[in-house]
Amino acid sequence: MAVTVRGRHRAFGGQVQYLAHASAEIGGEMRFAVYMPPAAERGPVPALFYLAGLTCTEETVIIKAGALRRAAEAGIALVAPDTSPRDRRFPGDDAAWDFGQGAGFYVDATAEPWRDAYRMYSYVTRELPELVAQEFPVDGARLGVFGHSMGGHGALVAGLRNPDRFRSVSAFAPIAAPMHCPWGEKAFGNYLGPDRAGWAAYDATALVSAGSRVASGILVDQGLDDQFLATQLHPDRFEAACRQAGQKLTLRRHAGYDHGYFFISTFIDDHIDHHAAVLGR
Ligand SMILES: N[C@@H](CCC(=O)N[C@@H](CS)C(=O)NCC(=O)O)C(=O)O
Repeated sequence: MAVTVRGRHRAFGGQVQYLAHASAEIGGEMRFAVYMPPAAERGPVPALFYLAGLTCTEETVIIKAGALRRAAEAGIALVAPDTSPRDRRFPGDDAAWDFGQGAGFYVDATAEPWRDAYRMYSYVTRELPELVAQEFPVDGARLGVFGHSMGGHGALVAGLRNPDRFRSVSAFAPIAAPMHCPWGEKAFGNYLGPDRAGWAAYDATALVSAGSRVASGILVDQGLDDQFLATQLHPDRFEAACRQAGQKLTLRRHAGYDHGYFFISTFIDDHIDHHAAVLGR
């Protein structure tokens, strides 16, 4: 088997597995988690990829989001990759929490030295979906993608650029215009180099303006007490681009909620239902 099982846990009649495999894109070991619902015992199920935010790992959504009960009820698998290479190391990759380890930003790096391993875009849009469809009872034609913050950015970009692969898309507090915020400028400047023309392929707002579309519509939830809202996230820019381009978007703003997993766990069922409604057909 191409995948090593590091842990297995029964949950809501299904099973959480913590896994590792040798990634060709990353050139080293990558870790990911899978939740298979009870329905997977009877045949292939749709799968929902969750891309986590800065400092997170493949365990975060499984432990903190409260997603498993609804995934079990909906008969939908969850797949959660780690947020960066860990096996391959580079000088300075642990100097900051918003770049390097735990902060792969779901791009294929083109700048030295990161280009050798930081290929998270290809990893989450191609290698991991293909591996999961091969190794688990997952219907590779019924995949969705969602995520949080850096992973919300990753989910929007993965969905907008790969409509044939990911049929449903949603995000919690995404970095919605990364070319225009400090996190994005730092990550893209280092992973992609100073030429901003190359950044637009990884900016959800720029992609919508340039014609990319998610046919099933996009769901975004945003807390209004999010400590990163004013400086980093820019949902208003994404909303304006979607309105101008005719991209269907449901952007819900929630008074009092911050950036963390209490916010995510409050609305996670709505996201799973959004994906199940598209992927169940
Ligand atoms: N370490 C940062 C916070 C990083 C952060 O908030 N990360 C978000 C994603 S962008 C997260 O989900 N953290 C993990 C958690 O809340 O469990 C800080 O000190 O301000």
